[in-house]
Amino acid sequence: MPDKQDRMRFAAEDLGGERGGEPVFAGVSFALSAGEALLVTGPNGAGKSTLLRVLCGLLPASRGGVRFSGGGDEWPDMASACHYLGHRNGMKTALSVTENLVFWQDFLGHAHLSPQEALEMVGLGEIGHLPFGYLSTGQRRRASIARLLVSYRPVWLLDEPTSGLDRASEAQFAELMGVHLEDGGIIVAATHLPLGLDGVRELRMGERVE
Ligand SMILES: Nc1ncnc2c1ncn2[C@@H]1O[C@H](COP(=O)(O)OP(=O)(O)OP(=O)(O)O)[C@@H](O)[C@H]1O
Repeated sequence: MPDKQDRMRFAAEDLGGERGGEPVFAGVSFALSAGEALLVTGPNGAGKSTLLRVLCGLLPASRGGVRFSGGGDEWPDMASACHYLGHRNGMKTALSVTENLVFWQDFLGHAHLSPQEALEMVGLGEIGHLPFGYLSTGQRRRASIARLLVSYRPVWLLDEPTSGLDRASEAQFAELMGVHLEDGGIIVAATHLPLGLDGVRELRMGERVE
């Protein structure tokens, strides 16, 4: 388990984002330290997914900036420090669940749990040998959550992470997020559902910016 990154800080300053040349959000600011989480809420189309993609560098900011500091030599910048779990699961349907996780562990580096251990943490310990394409919607999401565990990255950016999960899996995931925060991680999660985390801050995004 990595040491606490006590001085780690992740901030957005007057951030703006656009899609197709149209502004989607503006004036988003927050600052998170090790062990803190932010829930991003708001109606459909408010820009939650767009914000997450800007935060992890998949989309450019139209104004303002994202700052990440305190990650030391291991995580010098946001690209190296964050896990991004988008709407899509990012797994190859023809490869087995374990093969997918081995791929991601090699790709992302900073090996943490083994694929088998990670699958056990999400209640899928018996099905690592199955092709990912055979899994149910909820099982696919849980296997994707296991990706967060095979490589350690301090910042988790999660887009509707519990979509498709049953109650028991939601509770299990809340526990995993709690452990990540206790270890000094940072979480930003876009969600329509309470994620079972206590004392987290909320960023409520409005309707589309005109
Ligand atoms: N590639 C694109 N080109 C143009 N507009 C886009 C593109 N992708 C998204 N949009 C628009 O940007 C706006 C914000 O979309 P976004 O997916 O960020 O919202 P959201 O808050 O995550 O919504 P939801 O709760 O439905 O997931 C929407 O009006 C959407 O139609």
